[in-house]
Amino acid sequence: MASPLILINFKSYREGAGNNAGQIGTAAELVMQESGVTIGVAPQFTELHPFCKHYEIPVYAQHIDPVEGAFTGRVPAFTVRAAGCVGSLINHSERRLTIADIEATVAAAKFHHLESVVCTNNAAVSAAAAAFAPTYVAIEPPELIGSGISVATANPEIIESSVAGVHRVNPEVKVLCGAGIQSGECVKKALSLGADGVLLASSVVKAKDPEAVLRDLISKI
Ligand SMILES: O=C(CO)COP(=O)(O)O
Repeated sequence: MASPLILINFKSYREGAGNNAGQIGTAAELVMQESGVTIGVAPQFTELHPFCKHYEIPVYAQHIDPVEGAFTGRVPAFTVRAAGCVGSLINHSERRLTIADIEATVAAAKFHHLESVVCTNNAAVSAAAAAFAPTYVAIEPPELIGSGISVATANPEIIESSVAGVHRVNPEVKVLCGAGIQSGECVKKALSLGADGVLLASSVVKAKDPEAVLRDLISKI
């Protein structure tokens, strides 16, 4: 079985910038090399190229736009690909898109050979997103994001119903879950519910010792 994906979203946290970002990148690379578990990162936009150059870990953008040409202040998919990224989050709860934009953005990601991680807020939206055949659907109940309460224990049903709904539409699409993920126990539970990995932020990005948290996260896989 392929390694599960542990994907760390740096969001716009101050702790996700500068030296702290580097500390997280170094820790992710070390723990991935030692454990063989895939640890991806989604740093802030200005860090994408340096991260891709310095670390042997999969790097994702937090958002891409399906545009090219005379558009100012956007993030074209091809720029992210040229920076060395492997993929992008799409439709994060803090960066919502219309359904038409999600479709166009997944298509742009595919065109530029980027993985697409479409975030969703419930099982119905998870199944709808699967119709666009992204690489991953990532179910994250918004009310649990940043709460420190794990989706795997607070709402296991939403993971199971998302996995079932996504696979009914397209069995090739992998499913991540996120919101409040903070320990190896959460990751183990998420995988046992059918997820292919987890998407998380605050427990690693805001940690005093991100390496220790990463080690704990992969400890029960
Ligand atoms: O939104 C998230 C990851 O994209 C989840 O955030 P937390 O891990 O901080 O709950």
